[in-house]
Amino acid sequence: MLFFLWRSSWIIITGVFLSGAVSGLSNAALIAYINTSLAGKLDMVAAPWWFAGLAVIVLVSRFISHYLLNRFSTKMVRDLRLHISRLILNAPYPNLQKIGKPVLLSHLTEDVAAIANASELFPLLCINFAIVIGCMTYLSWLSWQLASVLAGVILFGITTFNLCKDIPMRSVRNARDEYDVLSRGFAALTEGVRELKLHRRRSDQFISESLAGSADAYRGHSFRATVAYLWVNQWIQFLYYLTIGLILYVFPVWQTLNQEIVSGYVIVFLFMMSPLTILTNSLPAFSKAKVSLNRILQLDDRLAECHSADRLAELTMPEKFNALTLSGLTHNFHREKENRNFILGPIDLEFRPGELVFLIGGNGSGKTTLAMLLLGLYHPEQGVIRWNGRAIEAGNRDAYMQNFSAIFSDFYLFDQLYGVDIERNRSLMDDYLQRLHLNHKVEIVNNRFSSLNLSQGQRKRLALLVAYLEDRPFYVFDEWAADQDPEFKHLFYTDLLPALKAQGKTVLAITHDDKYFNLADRCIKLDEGRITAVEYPQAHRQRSPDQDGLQSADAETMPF
Ligand SMILES: Nc1ncnc2c1ncn2[C@@H]1O[C@H](COP(=O)(O)OP(=O)(O)OP(=O)(O)O)[C@@H](O)[C@H]1O
Repeated sequence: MLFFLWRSSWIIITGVFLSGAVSGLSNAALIAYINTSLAGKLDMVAAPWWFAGLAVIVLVSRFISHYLLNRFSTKMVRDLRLHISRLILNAPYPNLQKIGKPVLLSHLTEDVAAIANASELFPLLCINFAIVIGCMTYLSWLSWQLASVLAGVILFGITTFNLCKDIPMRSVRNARDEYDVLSRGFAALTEGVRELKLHRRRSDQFISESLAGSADAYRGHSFRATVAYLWVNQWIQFLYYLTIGLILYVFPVWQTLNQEIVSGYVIVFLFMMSPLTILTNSLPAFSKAKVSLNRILQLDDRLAECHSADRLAELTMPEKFNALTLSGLTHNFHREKENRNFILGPIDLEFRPGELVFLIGGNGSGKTTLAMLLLGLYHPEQGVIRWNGRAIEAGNRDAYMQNFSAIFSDFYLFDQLYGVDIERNRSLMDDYLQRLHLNHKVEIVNNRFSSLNLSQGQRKRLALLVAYLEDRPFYVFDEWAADQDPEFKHLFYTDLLPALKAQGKTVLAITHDDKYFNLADRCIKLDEGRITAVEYPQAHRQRSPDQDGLQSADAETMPF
């Protein structure tokens, strides 16, 4: 990723370094020039011009350095955000589930912000570092004996800093870890706000035990890091005064020096105080950025590793849909409360174009898990999915997923119609809005829904419109009708689903509406993760698992 940042902005980064170095060195040259002027050693006719020239160089190079760095840091933040977003989009869904939404969000917000923060300090750092180096060079030129005293103190400072730099870093790392816990708390707060508002004791306990706990821990680690850096700062200041003390009072005892050199030394040294303080004050921001960058690199590795094969995939599966087969698919979840696994499968099924299939069964029987496997969002632990006879694996899973349009029970509705040619579909959209009784509620203006302030049922109807426009060969609906009033429920089963079927689309609908089971071509019943029955209501016939040749061994045909 660092390579990626360097590749995209190497010209700006080089410009920042160069202008920062020029600014710092000209600054140091200016102070040296002022010092020499004070000693009265200069030609006073040419001196003002030299002084003005140096001052202009300082100002111009400082402006260029800041300007370039602001361009770099804003571009870097934008690139980082898009880079992480693309990583998230390309990663397998189970990995994202494992990481969790709050943690992903804290990468996009906290980590990127910490890096941006540090990058904004970068021109200051370059300039002040160059000033310090320039001043040191000048001091060495003034007196090599004093320069060796200075070098000794600097070496001592660096050694002591290296010995204890892990102490504040540990606190910065702990604070960042705790921020993930805090983010989970924030997610619970915003998503569970209704439940919290209805229950005073629950919300009090949530704040005092959960949120306050992690807020305190975060504060504690951050405070410890700040205090540790305060000590580092104080130590550096101490060394600074120690050096001045050595030069003024100890060194003359050992060796007599020209008073002019000593006063020049002290003036330049006092001038260096401000750049040194800036350098030491920016240490906490750089440590935070280092920790955040490591976190992003870890995420990069975690996500890049698992989707590298997917990225190579072709985008679409060109041929027309003939058959989708699931053979021996299994998936399992650990049920923590019961301390046992939920096992789905082995599942054997086949779907053909234009089929209307209902997936039914009790709560927790595995319907959604089966739909997620079929969609390619979950990966089977055993068994294989074949699309038109071609086995689906890492290399073509992304292409395979482009054949589906799905409305999940906890669906998300984007306020904009992404990936849809609005002008070509304008009349179709108006027609759907009317059929879904949404034409008085919502308009599509500039590719955007005019409002999403709708009931859950209306939002689901809008999601259906989006699914229609996607025009995919295979549709999956997870309890779509659950939030609809009886009129729309009826419309969905008797009109909308048959219309999709008539267009040759295959539909898998998860449903509990037994009143409409007779409208399906096939009803598949799941119980405890296994297919226990298959019914063909439209054909008015019952086929045994053996006839079908695809049902799992213990599946039996039975009326619902
Ligand atoms: N992400 C998950 N992590 C752990 N267990 C899970 C997860 N998703 C589902 N399960 C478990 O798998 C089992 C099947 O869940 P699934 O959601 O597939 O059932 P379902 O038939 O769709 O139920 P419902 O009708 O209530 O939506 C349940 O025991 C559930 O607790």
